[in-house]
Amino acid sequence: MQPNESIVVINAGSSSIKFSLYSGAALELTFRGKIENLYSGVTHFAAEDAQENSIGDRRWPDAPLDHAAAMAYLLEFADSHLDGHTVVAVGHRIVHGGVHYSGPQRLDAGVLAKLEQLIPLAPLHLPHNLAPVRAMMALTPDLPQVGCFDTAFHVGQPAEAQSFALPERITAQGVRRYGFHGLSYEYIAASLPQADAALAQARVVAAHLGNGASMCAIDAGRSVASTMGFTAVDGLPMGTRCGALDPGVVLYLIEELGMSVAAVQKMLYQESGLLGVSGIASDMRTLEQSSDPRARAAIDLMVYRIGRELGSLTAALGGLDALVFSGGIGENSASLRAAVCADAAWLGVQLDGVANAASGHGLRRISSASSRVAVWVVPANEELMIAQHTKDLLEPA
Ligand SMILES: Nc1ncnc2c1ncn2[C@@H]1O[C@H](COP(=O)(O)OP(=O)(O)O)[C@@H](O)[C@H]1O
Ligand SMILES: CC(=O)OP(=O)(O)O
Ligand SMILES: [Mg+2]
Repeated sequence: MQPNESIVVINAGSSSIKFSLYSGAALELTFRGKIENLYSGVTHFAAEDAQENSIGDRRWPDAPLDHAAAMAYLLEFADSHLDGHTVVAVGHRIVHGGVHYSGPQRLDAGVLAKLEQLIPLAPLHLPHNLAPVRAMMALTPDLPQVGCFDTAFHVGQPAEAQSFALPERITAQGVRRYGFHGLSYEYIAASLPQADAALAQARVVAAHLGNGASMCAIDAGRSVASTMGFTAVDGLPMGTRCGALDPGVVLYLIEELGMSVAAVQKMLYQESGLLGVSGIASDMRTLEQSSDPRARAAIDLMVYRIGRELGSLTAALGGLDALVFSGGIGENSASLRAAVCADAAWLGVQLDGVANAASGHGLRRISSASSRVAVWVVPANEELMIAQHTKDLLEPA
């Protein structure tokens, strides 16, 4: 890639779209931004240049935007801020690759049709991942688009980590554990050895705690187990998703409480988790600022479940050398990190209270010098992984 050639990265989540522009052979960040609170609250757009200077800020107080309106706004913004750069490709985060896609993939109408079949497996994400691809295809049919899958990093997990104890004929239809947030974990696995070379061979549990939340056991850079399974509703309680649930509960809701399948889906994905338990909000900042005991109960349940999963993932690794926090909550909530680490003292985790509370950003170690387990904060950067995969696919070495 020439210095003035750029890759646009689109990371469309359930209630937000993040976008970035990377330029030149070194994929230097040119600008990035985020449009959040789609569908509810006050939609907010903010963008900054590589030096973190604001280059755009706008709110929609009258009515929130949907994904389509947000994408239209972003495209217009990007177009007017290209500053002499030419867009040579678009890279997308695609949450589910199913059994077909285990690596970055050039997107065309055939691939899109296959991915559409996976929508029931990621109803909160896939429709929003695919809509911008289709829109761009119509707008600029010759511009290469690449899909990078959240499931790909987990593809090499041991067979038992991927299996449900279901009849073989069901497993054969692809009903198995996939794992998600793979682009985030791949970035963490690549970044840690740059901070401490010994971590290249380490047994690491990484916690990506954002609106969606999961944990991953990483052994010498490879995923060996994850809390998310067939869908991104498994594992930890999240902003609005319930996390791991006895499947008997689903049967009870349908058979005994007479709920429709659509109502159960809505409840498990959009009305549970921090929002459901607190009855107040899905947003961790709001809950931490609340004095309502239900807000405390929701946070306590999340901390408890993180601790349980940490024990389980440590067992999958046969021990623990490092614990990593990432995602909006993991990066910013010192109190949640402190609570998780206090519960994990039995594993040899000792936090440095001052380092944990310091308002740094960037990759940093927050454990005490004598801690048997190193604790790190690694800011999520799914976008950089997408840009790299997109470039590598279009310009093989
Ligand atoms: N300073 C903060 N303290 C506590 N939680 C925070 C802070 N900043 C962001 N968060 C939380 O991070 C979550 C959003 O994480 P993020 O990774 O941005 O979400 P998404 O999965 O949509 O990308 C929200 O629950 C938000 O409240
Ligand atoms: C997979 C997933 O849960 O993604 P997000 O955190 O963007 O909701
Ligand atoms: Mg996220």
